[in-house]
Formats: sequence, C-alpha cells, structure tokens
Amino acid sequence: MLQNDITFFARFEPDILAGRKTITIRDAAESHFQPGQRLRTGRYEDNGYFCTLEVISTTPVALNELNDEHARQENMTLAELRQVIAEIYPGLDEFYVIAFKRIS
Ligand SMILES: CC(=O)Nc1ccn([C@@H]2O[C@H](CO)[C@@H](O)[C@H]2O)c(=O)n1
Repeated sequence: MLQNDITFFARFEPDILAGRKTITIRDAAESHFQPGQRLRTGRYEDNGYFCTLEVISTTPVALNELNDEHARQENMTLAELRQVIAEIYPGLDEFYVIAFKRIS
C-alpha cells in the first residue's frame, strides 16, 4: 500500500478539502518539504488518504511570530491556533510554516 507523505488530524480534513486551510505549522521533524513537492495526504488517525497537496513554501517561524495572517490561513483565530499548537507541541518554540495548495 502507498504510504502518505504527510498526515493531518481528521478534524481538519473538511477545511483542507474546501481550501479553507492552506498552511500547516510543524516541527523540525517535518521541515524537509520542498516547494513543488506533491504530498499524498492522509488522516493521522487511520492513515486514510484524502487528497494530494503541492508544497508552495516551507518557512521557519518562532512561536511569538505567529500572527493573524497565519491564523486566517488555518481558518482559526490566533488564540485558537496558539492553543492547538500548545496542545500538539508543548514547550516547543521553533516551527515551520508549510504553505500548500490542493491539486487533487
Ligand atoms: C502528528 C502530527 O504532528 N500531526 C499534526 C500536526 C499539526 N497539524 C495541524 O497543523 C496546524 C498547526 O500545527 C494545526 O492546524 C494542526 O492541527 C495536524 O493536523 N496534524
């Protein structure tokens, strides 16, 4: 079976499919994605494939640099985004913004 290149929590699948979520913010372990790369994209919970994304850019960002534009691209408020990141990555300060578009 073909492996996925990136996974998202299943609750974000509708926003990604609808184009409402156009970035993800990850730690160094997932900072290797390059512009133009096509990512088979699945759900974290069951690894089920749900779309293919093309990477636009991968950009380092510190926690205190997150702003309303990042939140808008996540379809969240900035307070919600900070909360989500604190839950997924407790104590971490250095992140990478992976911007993407859905191609299939
Ligand atoms: C295993 C693992 O780390 N999975 C992740 C990590 C992050 N994210 C989302 O990226 C944005 C910023 O972190 C938020 O929308 C997060 O929910 C995700 O869906 N799945």
